Amino acid sequence: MNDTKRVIVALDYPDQISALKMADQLDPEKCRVKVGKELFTRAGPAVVEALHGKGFEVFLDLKFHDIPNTTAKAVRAAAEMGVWMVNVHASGGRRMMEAARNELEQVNGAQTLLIAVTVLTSMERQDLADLGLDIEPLEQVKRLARLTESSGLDGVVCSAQEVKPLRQIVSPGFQLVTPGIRPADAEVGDQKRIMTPGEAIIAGSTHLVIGRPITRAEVPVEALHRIEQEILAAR
Ligand SMILES: O=C(O)c1cc(=O)[nH]c(=O)n1[C@@H]1O[C@H](COP(=O)(O)O)[C@@H](O)[C@H]1O
Repeated sequence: MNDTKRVIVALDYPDQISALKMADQLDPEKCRVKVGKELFTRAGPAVVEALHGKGFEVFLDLKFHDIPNTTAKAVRAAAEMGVWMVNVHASGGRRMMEAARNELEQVNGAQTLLIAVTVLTSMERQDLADLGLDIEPLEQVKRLARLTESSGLDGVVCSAQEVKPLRQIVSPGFQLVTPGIRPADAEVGDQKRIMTPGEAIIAGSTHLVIGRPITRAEVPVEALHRIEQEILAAR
C-alpha cells in the first residue's frame, strides 16, 4: 500500500481547544485525525473546519445508523464539510448503505470515502450472544464486510485481528480500518479485540485508528513517535 499516512489519531476530547492543542503537535503530512461523537457533539462543524485549516485530512466518525434517507442526508452533510472519510454502521443494512453511497456520488462523485463499522472492537462473543447472535465476532465481521462491499462502499472498520481472513474475501483496494490498536505496554481499557501497531501493519490493516495510547500518554508526541517506529519496522 502506497499511502504513507497509516495512522489516524482519534481526537477524543471534550472541547475544541484541547483537540486543536493535540493537533498542533501532529504533522498533517504524516497522519490523519478522527473527529468522533464526543468532540463533534460539543464542537460541531467548526472543529472540522479548524482541522482542515491546519492541513489535516479528517475522518468524521459519527457511525450513522438510521433509515436510508436520514443516513444518506447525514452523509451528504459530512461530504459537504469536505471530510476525507465518513462512516455508517453496516448493521443499518444494504438499502441504508446504498442510499448513502448514491448520495455521495451526487455530492462530489464519491470523493469522500465511505466505510462501515462491522462489529465494534469493544465487543466479544458474549456481547453478540446478548444480542441474539450466537456466533464468533469474526463470522459476523465477514458477513457485514461482504454486505458492505456489495453495497458499493469503500471499506470497513474492523479489528486488526480480522484483517487477514477478511483480505481473502474482499477486493485488494477495499479499506480495512482498524481501531483497537494497543502498543504492548499500553492500557487496554474498554477494547477487547486488540492488536499492536506492528502486528496490525503486518496483518495488512489499511489504516490504524489510535486514540488513548497517544492522547493519554504523558508525552503524546513521543508515544506517536514510538508507534511510527514500530510501524516502520513492521513494513
Ligand atoms: O469507528 C471507529 O473509529 C471505532 C470503531 C470500533 O469498532 N472501535 C473503536 O474504538 N472505534 C473508535 O476508535 C477510537 C479508538 O480509541 P482508543 O481506544 O482510545 O485507541 C475511538 O475513537 C472509537 O470511537
